[in-house]
Amino acid sequence: MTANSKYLNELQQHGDFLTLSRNNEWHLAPSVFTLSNGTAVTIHDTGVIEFQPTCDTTIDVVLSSAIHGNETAPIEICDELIKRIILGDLQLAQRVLFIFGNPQSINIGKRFVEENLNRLFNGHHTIEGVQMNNERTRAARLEQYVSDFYQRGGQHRERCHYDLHTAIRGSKNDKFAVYPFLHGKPWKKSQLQFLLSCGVNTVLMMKSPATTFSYYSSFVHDADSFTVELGQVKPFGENDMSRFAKTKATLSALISQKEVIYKEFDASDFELFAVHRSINRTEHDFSFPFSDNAENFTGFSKGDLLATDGQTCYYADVEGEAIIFPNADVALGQRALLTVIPLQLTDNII
Ligand SMILES: O=C(O)CCC(=O)N[C@@H](CCC(=O)O)C(=O)O
Ligand SMILES: [Zn+2]
Repeated sequence: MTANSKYLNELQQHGDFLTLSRNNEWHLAPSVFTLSNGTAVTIHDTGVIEFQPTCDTTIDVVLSSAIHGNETAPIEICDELIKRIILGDLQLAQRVLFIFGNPQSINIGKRFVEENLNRLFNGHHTIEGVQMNNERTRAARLEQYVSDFYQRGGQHRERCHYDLHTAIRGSKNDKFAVYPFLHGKPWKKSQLQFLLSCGVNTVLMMKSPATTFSYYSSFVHDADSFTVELGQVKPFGENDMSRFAKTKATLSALISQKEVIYKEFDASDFELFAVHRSINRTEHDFSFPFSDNAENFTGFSKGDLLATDGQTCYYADVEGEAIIFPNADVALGQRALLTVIPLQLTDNII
């Protein structure tokens, strides 16, 4: 038995694509097999597995996790879905591509190995004069896998991509999503209804392009795409999985049903925020005046100090300006803080 057929046998018996990916940190030879219910399974690479059921489908779904390796709850959710599909417990009604973004960073229990993968999409992996590394190569490949997946599905189908994360800090609004900048296109109520069903009632509307995975699939492939933050980072084994029951049930319904009926849209179900500004770290000497325990969505009074970057002080310029993803430890030139302000729904939503 070749090594290839041995791992395929094991995968078909146990459905454990996560372990297979972790055992092959940066590369796994492609292979295909068919489940007893007819679903075609294609392993494109380590961490990248596609399922194509035999029935007619309408939505091409990408579910990614481990873009940051220490964000374990989303990895556990996707691991469970993949196992249920391979073992025949979950019959698919839609095409699905699962991605574990950075298997080596899962193994070392860190956000990334050399470089933050979620700052390398939309072409930022390949820059003249900048040395490639494993994460840059991986970002380029992941873009290609997503691109090929949507292309094989064809035009004029629904495309969605939920890039699942957990936040470093606790959050006043425990689960929230980032809606990438849509360049003037309208936001979609149906997507907010889906998020609500996942237990996510808080959404941040970005107002500029980004180098994130979700912005890439939204901008390049016109997918309904979100970064979804499902709570706070915890090591494997320490997640209270009951907190993700709604997310799991909704994702499971999305991929296994022809159509899912969500609660009717009601703006009062949501807390929406507009991103007010993004503060980058440009100096080694960068700090926040608040403690490491300050939660995402903590609001500040107009005039309060928000961050100090070398000689530059940033003050809240709007009453209630709230902090998201403060991280003084990012590489120079990268985003160290987003701030948000409440958003009233306009008519730019369909
Ligand atoms: O908690 C944090 O500081 C980071 C959590 C995280 O990984 N968030 C994503 C958000 C991506 C986006 O803006 O769409 C990230 O920082 O990459
Ligand atoms: Zn993350």
